[in-house]
Amino acid sequence: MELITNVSEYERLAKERLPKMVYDYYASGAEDQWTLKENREAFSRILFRPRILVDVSHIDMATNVLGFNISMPIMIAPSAMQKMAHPEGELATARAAAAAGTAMTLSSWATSSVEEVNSVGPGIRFFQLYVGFMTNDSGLASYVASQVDRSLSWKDVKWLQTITSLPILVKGVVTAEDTRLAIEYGAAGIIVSNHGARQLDYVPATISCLEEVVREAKGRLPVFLDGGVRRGTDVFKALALGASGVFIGRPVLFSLAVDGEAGVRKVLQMLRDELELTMALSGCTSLREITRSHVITDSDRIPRSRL
Ligand SMILES: Cc1cc2nc3c(=O)[nH]c(=O)nc-3n(C[C@H](O)[C@H](O)[C@H](O)COP(=O)(O)O)c2cc1C
Ligand SMILES: CC(C)CC(=O)C(=O)O
Repeated sequence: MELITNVSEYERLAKERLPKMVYDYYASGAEDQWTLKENREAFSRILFRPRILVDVSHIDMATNVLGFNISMPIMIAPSAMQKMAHPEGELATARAAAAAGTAMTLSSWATSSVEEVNSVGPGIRFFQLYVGFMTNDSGLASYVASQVDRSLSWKDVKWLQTITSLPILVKGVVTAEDTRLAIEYGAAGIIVSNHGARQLDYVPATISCLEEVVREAKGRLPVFLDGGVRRGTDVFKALALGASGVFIGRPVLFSLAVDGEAGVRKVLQMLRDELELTMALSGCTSLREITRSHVITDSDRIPRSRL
């Protein structure tokens, strides 16, 4: 095994190991893949305003999500068919998440059942219920499109609440308008997501939509983000812009493909270490101390006279 020093390196190694069709399915975004690139680039345009001479000898990254304690604000997004990456698929991911003390989300299109995943032992797990889908053309895309219910709407969020007492997170919110609706329809939280840039191309990067959603949410429910998170600095930026935590998608698939459970553990550990370092170098000892004033975004750079 080559020495891996950051999360993005797993993509190149996975490309070498996976059948081309599987790699392309995991890696690709919709149409021109503009949003796919932008999900990463938008993070790189956000810069830091670190504070100095803060005692950072103890850094606490623990947090609570929907009443569950997790060791860090980095969780695993649902991704379909993990056994195409590795024979242990979702079971390896579940073990890695539990070892890291964080939550994993099981996809509706998983290649392991809820019962099988639970059999690996205790862990914090969310379940994703499927809604809509569009990537570059493939047989899979047309099959899935035929399985998706296009009539799904906000009223179904209400209906879901009548059949479960579990908290419901609404994923895919990228506007203030939908934030209002998510609150009105009783969501327990929001995930700002463009589905890893696999649905509507030319939507902004999720990190660019985050503040609009956070402002509208006004602390009434937690806001999470996924899309393009590959570095601890990305996690810090999302938290500074008001996210309560982030989810990672492709890094799990690629590390699973390269090294199974150990690969996913390593991805979680690298992100954890990088977030801790970013906090230390920014002068933050707990997640609460990460504030909007620790980052500069594109919108901060527009002169006030032009707003
Ligand atoms: C190959 C692949 C499969 C996915 N499968 C699902 C899925 O079954 N359900 C779902 O809600 N999201 C799915 N997603 C979206 C992820 O949950 C997540 O929103 C996205 O991957 C985050 O972006 P990132 O990959 O840049 O971290 C999938 C993403 C990928 C790349
Ligand atoms: C089987 C698919 C619907 C899974 C998915 O959400 C995706 O590939 O983006």
